[in-house]
Amino acid sequence: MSAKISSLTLPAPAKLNRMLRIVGRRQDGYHELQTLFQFIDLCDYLTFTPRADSVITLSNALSGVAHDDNLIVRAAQLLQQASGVQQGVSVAIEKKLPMGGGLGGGSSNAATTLVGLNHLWQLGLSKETLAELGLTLGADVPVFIHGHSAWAEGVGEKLTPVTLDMPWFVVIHPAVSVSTPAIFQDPELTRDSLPITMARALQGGAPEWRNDCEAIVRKRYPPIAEALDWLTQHAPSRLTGTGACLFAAFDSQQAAQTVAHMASQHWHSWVARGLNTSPLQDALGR
Ligand SMILES: C[C@@](CO)(OP(=O)(O)O)[C@H](O)COP(=O)(O)OP(=O)(O)OC[C@H]1O[C@@H](n2ccc(N)nc2=O)[C@H](O)[C@@H]1O
Ligand SMILES: Nc1ncnc2c1ncn2[C@@H]1O[C@H](COP(=O)(O)OP(=O)(O)O)[C@@H](O)[C@H]1O
Repeated sequence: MSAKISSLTLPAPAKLNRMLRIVGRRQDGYHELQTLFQFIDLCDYLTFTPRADSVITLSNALSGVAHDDNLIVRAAQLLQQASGVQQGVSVAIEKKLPMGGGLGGGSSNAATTLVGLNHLWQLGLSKETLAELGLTLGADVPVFIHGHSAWAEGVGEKLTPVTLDMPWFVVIHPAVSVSTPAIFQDPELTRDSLPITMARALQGGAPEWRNDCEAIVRKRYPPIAEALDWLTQHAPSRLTGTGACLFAAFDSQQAAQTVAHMASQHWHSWVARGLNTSPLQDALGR
């Protein structure tokens, strides 16, 4: 029998949507996307300590998120139900990623919980099974489970691993909260972009590397438009997901730091490296 693990700390990285096209709408209201996901080395950290009883606890609450709505709790409950495991877990969260910022922090927390508890509870479920479970929690969860930069279609769950350049990004968080459902429900949203091939997308550059949510987000949230206009003076800039965060790529860490330093006079900002494998994969050694 393998040894029991005492506790496990794992990263939950952020993602950027390097580009995002909306190519249709399904009957259930969800939108068909084409997007390139890339991880960055900006992470939340989750520490899992197993419990002999079946209780799931969080040692720190997230502001504005009820315990039972927390994606960490929902992911742990889902895994208990799917596997029939009798154990529980205590989870401590070190939150670095802004919530509702388009960096996918909630989805990433859910993915790290599924992957981490599969390991801790020694369930032996495949990544495919974990990704299927994760998709029921959010459209972005599967990419965090598979852990590689990806070309995504469908609602974000049809994933093809790709290798992208690894620039240094300046990421800015204008102090506004964007409602993802409200953006997707906006009648003026561009939702009929022509689908492109993955090969075409990987060539990069304008006009394909745009984000179809940007026009609506700019209109509804002037502070985001202002930040995009500011960052565009330094390098081509885009929203990630439905925002509020936006980013631009730089060739060197120093160039990114120079721009981030200026940005920090107005907004919360970070310098982060683009990655092709998730820090979660690296932490688990596969
Ligand atoms: C748009 C993206 C792109 O990466 O990014 P975010 O800005 O949220 O990070 C995601 O696909 C978001 O994924 P996620 O945040 O997990 O979305 P979900 O919880 O599944 O859905 C939130 C709401 O957004 C709408 N929605 C979401 C995804 C999608 N492909 N079509 C949609 O219409 C639906 O109204 C849904 O009720
Ligand atoms: N563990 C969690 N971390 C972050 N957000 C969470 C979590 N659990 C639930 N949420 C909810 O999910 C929403 C979306 O979070 P997040 O994934 O960070 O943003 P986005 O989808 O814009 O990238 C948050 O506004 C919050 O209400």
